Amino acid sequence: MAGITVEGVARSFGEVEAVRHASFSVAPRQVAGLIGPNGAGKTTLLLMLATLLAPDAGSIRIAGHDPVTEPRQVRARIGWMPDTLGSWPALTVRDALATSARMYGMSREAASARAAQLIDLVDLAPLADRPTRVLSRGQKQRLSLGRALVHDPEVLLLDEPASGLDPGARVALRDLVRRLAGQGRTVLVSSHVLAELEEMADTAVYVADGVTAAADAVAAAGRTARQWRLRALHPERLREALIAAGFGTVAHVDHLGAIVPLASEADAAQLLAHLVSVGVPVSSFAPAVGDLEHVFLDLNRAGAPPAASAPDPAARIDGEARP
Ligand SMILES: Nc1ncnc2c1ncn2[C@@H]1O[C@H](COP(=O)(O)OP(=O)(O)OP(=O)(O)O)[C@@H](O)[C@H]1O
Repeated sequence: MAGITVEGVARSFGEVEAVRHASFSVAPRQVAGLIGPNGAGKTTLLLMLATLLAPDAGSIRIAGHDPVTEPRQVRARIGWMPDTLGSWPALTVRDALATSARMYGMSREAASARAAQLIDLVDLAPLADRPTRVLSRGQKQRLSLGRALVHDPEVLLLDEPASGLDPGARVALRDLVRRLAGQGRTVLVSSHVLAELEEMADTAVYVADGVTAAADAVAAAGRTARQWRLRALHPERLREALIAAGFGTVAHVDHLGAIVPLASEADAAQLLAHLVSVGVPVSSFAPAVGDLEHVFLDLNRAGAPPAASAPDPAARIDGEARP
């Protein structure tokens, strides 16, 4: 079975249960975001997938191979980008990449050609002949990504790849990751910057307290009410129309516009049509948080008191509150 499969995986460090129960799969051509609060177990999970830490229980398959019993096969197939790069400070970027390629068994010529390709791919040409110790954090991230790709791996495990990257480099990273997945690779990428994952990932694995969320919990979290941000050329008219439509108690209005909880896209469409029909010059109407962030916040709310439910715009707009 290609891609990544994880079933019932657990790992403790003494008393600390870093990963208690992880189960998920990622198929080839998919980019999956690995999402969870600090200390949730993401790095521990990635280390187990990368053969660098043995699970206490459960099973893992990477491109059909078991990292515990077949580490060599797994290492030949994964590109691993850790959250901090240990580099050889005295080697140049070019030599660092060529040395990595040599370690994968390439000839001197092939390693040097591969290093040149990777320097272009991760946009490090101006620094190719500088020692890696002079690289900035973002440049080191790019070198780390290049190194992860040296042997053309079919599965990529990227731990916080965008940290330290400037906005231009983040866009380049996103495009590169999408392109690599488009070539048939499987990508698992952890990040705290959900807006960024939103544009990169097809799917997400949510982990909290060492436990991955089940698909039905994720689907249910995705269906809960979310906040929408509305703006109008005349904020006062927007405010009056929301009050008249019965949203006065739930809408939060500030100088940027209004934040309104809505249960579904259908409700959003209905409210927008209503506002336009009563003459509010709406200039912007969009979810205030992306899909991943919405699910993340909702899953993390588990245990907290339930969020105030969104009003039903049909009842408010079509009922007695209709202006
Ligand atoms: N080597 C270790 N020894 C003891 N405890 C550890 C070790 N590695 C991780 N832990 C603990 O396991 C838990 C999970 O850590 P992990 O680094 O996997 O979380 P994470 O989701 O990657 O966090 P972050 O988002 O902050 O990077 C934490 O409570 C951490 O303190």
